[in-house]
Amino acid sequence: MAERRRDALQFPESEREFLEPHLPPKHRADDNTSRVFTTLTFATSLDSSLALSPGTQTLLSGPQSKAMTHYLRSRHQAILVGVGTAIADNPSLNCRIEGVGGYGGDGLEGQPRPIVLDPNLRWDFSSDSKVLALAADGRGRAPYVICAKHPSDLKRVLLEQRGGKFITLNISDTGPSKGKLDWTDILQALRDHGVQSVMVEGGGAVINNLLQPHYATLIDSVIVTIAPTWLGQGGVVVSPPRRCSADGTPVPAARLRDVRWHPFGEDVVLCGKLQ
Ligand SMILES: NC(=O)C1=CN([C@@H]2O[C@H](COP(=O)(O)OP(=O)(O)OC[C@H]3O[C@@H](n4cnc5c(N)ncnc54)[C@H](OP(=O)(O)O)[C@@H]3O)[C@@H](O)[C@H]2O)C=CC1
Ligand SMILES: Nc1nc(O)c(N)c(N[C@@H]2O[C@H](COP(=O)(O)O)[C@@H](O)[C@H]2O)n1
Repeated sequence: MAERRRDALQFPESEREFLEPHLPPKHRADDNTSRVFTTLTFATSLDSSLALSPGTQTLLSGPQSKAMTHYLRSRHQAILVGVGTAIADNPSLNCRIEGVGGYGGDGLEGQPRPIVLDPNLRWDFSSDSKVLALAADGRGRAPYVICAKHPSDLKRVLLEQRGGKFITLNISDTGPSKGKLDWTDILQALRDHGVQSVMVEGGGAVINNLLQPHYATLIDSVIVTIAPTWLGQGGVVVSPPRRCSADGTPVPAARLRDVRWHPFGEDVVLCGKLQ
């Protein structure tokens, strides 16, 4: 067993039971299922904001719900964000629960693969970017960057040296992701690269795109942390495109079923499935 780290997070066994029905099954090496178990998870304010303004990182989760998110990270093989989040947050995208690889555990056991959707190669990462520095330090995996352009050799070599890679897909020319990367293609590419479960963390553009009815069958689980604060107008808001019935009357864009709520400190965590 590797050395215990003081910054490792604790998430009690007693809290794990509540999450279990909403998590991917524990993976087996011989599992040949063709689907990627997909969890949509994020932290929001009472006014549905992820951040105070585009391009800034905002702490919403308290210590207990933050530990819950890190436990979720330990239970998925990958964690996906859009390039807006990669640029704004310089995120770690690793798991810091005590006992996973790099945090008291061996190797990279329990560390998810970071996935960044960056069709236009806007993320100017370097060896100092947190996610790459953690990979070099054995406390996380290097990212897979899903793009639609040819990356420079410099960036490609840097990623590959740390164990990451670029995955190139076509931009969608039809449907609800026209002009963007399409979720069916993204999830198929992850499956082709050995990923059996992914948690989609954000940010706003990614979540609002994924929450469209066209993709409802791709999402297995939704886990949302709600923090007791209003961030105010001008934030990065979760609000998927409006839907209307055949006669033009607005109807809800999406709704959850089989919902369960659980308090974590001052936050509440909501788990459910898309109808
Ligand atoms: N509270 C929380 O839990 C979280 C908060 N955040 C916050 O969210 C903010 C970032 O959100 P936002 O600015 O909306 O950026 P996103 O992280 O959602 O990234 C959006 C970009 O991803 C690319 N992309 C590729 N495919 C798709 C697709 N199918 N749908 C949507 N986007 C796609 C596009 O790049 P291109 O424009 O090049 O085509 C798009 O502009 C930050 O402030 C961050 O702190 C982020 C995650 C979680
Ligand atoms: N669960 C949660 N709560 C918050 O308050 C947040 N701001 C986020 N953001 C997401 O977590 C990433 C940052 O954490 P790491 O540096 O990777 O540990 C950030 O990029 C968002 O994806 N999440």
